[in-house]
Parts: sequence; structure tokens; C-alpha cells
Amino acid sequence: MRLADQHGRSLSGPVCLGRTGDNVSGRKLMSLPMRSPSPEEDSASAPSPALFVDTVMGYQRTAATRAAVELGLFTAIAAGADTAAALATRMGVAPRGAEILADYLAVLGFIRKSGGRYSLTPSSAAFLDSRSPAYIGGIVDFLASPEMTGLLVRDPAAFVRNGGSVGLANIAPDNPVWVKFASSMMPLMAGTADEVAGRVAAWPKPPTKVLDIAAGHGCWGIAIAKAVPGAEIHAVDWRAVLQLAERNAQKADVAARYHLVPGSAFDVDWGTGFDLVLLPHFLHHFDAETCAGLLRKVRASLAPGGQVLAIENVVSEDGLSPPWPAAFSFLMLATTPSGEAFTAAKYDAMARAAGFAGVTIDEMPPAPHSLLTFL
Ligand SMILES: Nc1ncnc2c1ncn2[C@@H]1O[C@H](CSCC[C@H]([NH3+])C(=O)O)[C@@H](O)[C@H]1O
Repeated sequence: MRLADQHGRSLSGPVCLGRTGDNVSGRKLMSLPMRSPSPEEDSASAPSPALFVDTVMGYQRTAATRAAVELGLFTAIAAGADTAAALATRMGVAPRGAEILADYLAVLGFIRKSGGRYSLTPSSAAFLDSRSPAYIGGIVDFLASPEMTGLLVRDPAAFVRNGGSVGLANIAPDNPVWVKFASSMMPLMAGTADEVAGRVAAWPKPPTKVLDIAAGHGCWGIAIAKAVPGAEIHAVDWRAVLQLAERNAQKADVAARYHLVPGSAFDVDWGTGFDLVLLPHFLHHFDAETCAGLLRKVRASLAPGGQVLAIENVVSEDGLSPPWPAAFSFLMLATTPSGEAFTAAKYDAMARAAGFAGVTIDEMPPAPHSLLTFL
């Protein structure tokens, strides 16, 4: 058996994992990996510990990216602070902290370092410089929050053993974590929301009464309010979350047509006569039977000819692709009692159980989520 590093090269060199001088089955040295092997590199003839070690330490990446965003490191580099000393001054941190963080981010590929000077990669310039219109750095406030990391990392065997979160976790009523979601995650959705709103505005008869279930930041309904003059949006979510959606509606100048329906989607009376009901990123928090029950309620509140659209991570039958939706089920396992990224067949079955004729699914590249149209 040949041992290889993360590039598939035979191992040699002075960096050791385990006791120096270990000689188990001829194993002497195992290089410390900084990159996972690709599936092609990870062949049976060259086993490597790289993927495991790298993944066990995934929390280190979470920490570095969160620190970098919180301290404005990417924005500082974009603004010309391109040495460790300049970064330290600009961010107001210890020079040692700035240098070690920046170097690690260079190792991870977020920035480049040459001749002691740092620069942004094209992706970091587009998405992590807070002055960029495509800035998404703020998503760390939700995705890397203590609430989310705690649910995942505190006792992972417990939620696996349990087949779902221990307790209601993220679906607990009025869970404040959703305020963090609403205040930070909109940039990841805005592009697809505009795309969907454009399609809806082009319908022969665009909707005038729209229900946005689990509106969060509100960007899906707000995009429709902007694209369809005269459309009235009714947004359902927890009261504290809706305050943020309302503020976003004010910023978008559509607040007069934006109505709040605070409470649980399962209990609240949201009225009837909707030309369009939106369910963006909501169904995956619950089991199929609960989703079917909610869809029955949705169907009963439609105006004649009313449409239902959902945005969802749809996973292949074998549960393995595309990568983001497939990984998403594990997030739901940790953070909800029974949610998952469903397959197209499961969405179709829950639609039929609710009285629809089925569902069509359109991918929305480059976004990882799909548009579901209930028939
Ligand atoms: N029972 C519930 N009733 C209404 N909203 C809920 C309920 N449970 C969770 N939520 C909300 O569901 C949302 C899930 S995140 C999705 C938000 C938004 N639609 C988007 O696509 O980005 C959060 O805003 C939660 O506050």
C-alpha cells in the first residue's frame, strides 16, 4: 500500500501526524494535508487521510471566514490595505492576528499573497468586498452564528441517533435565529427572486393578490411587488421577522402594498382569493405529510386560476446530487425534527396528496435551488 498526499504524490518529508517514528504496516510519515483530494486523486491505490483530517477541522474555516468578514478584511484589502501591517491598522487588530488570518485565507484561496502583499481573487472581489453590489459576506451572521454552529457541532451523534434535531430547534415558534437569517441572507436570494418576479410579471394575467409564506427578509414578495405594479403582497412569518421584511419593503418603496400576517403558517388565518402563493425555502423544514397538509391549506386559499410556486433544494433520487441540495439534508437533520431536501418524486407525491395534479421543477442556474410550480 502506497501512502499519498492530497495531490496523489507519494509521501515523504518531515511533517508528521501521529508519533514520529511510528512504523505501522510500513507507514512512517503522513503529511499534514491542507486540501482534500479530489475523487480522482483518492484512488484505492493511494489512500490518503487528507479528506478526513481536512473535514474534521472544518470549523477552522468557519472561524477564519467569520473573523475576516466581521473585521472587514476583504474590504480593507480592496481599499488598498495590502500588507499585514496596513491590514492591522485598518481593521484595528493586533498585527500578529492580521498576518496569521490573512495568510490562512491565502492558503484557503480567498486571497493571494505575493512579495508580502495581499490581493483579492476575482470571486472575493465580487462577493466579499462590502462595497460590491454582489456582496454576500453578511451570510456569516446566520450560517456561522453560534446558534447554527452549536446545533451542528455540539452533539452531532445525538441528532443522527434521533433521526432529527433534539427538540424543535429551528422550527420552534418565534425562534430568534430567523431574525438573523432575515437580516443577512437576502443577498443569496435576490438574483433568483428577480428572475422569478420577471417570469411572473410576464404571465398573460399577472397576479394582483400574492401570499408569501415564510417571507423572511421578504425579497421574493418584494421582487414581485416591484415587477407587478398594483400587486398586493401578504407576508406570513414570525412577528419579529416580519418587521425586517417590512423595513425592506419600505426601502424598495412598496410598503403601501405590503401587508403583514404574523404567526405560524400552520395556524394563522391568511385569508383567501390569492392569485399567487409563494413558498420559498419553507417546505424542507418539515416532513412530507406536514407539507401536504400545508399545501392543502394553500390550495384552499387560491382564487380561481391561482398559482403556487415554491423555491426548493431538489435532490436526485440517490440523494447525492447536486452537491449543495444533497448536503442540505444533513443541515435539516441537525436543525429540524424531520425536514430534508426532498426528491422531485417526493415533491410530486406531496402535491398530489394536497389535491394538485403534480409539480413541475425548473432549475435556476447558477443558483442551487429550483422553481417548483404546482399544477
Ligand atoms: N411555522 C412557521 N410559520 C411561518 N414562518 C415560519 C414558521 N417556521 C419558520 N418560519 C420562517 O420560515 C423562514 C425559513 S427561511 C426562508 C425565508 C425566505 N422565504 C427565503 O426564501 O429566503 C424563516 O423566515 C422563519 O422565520
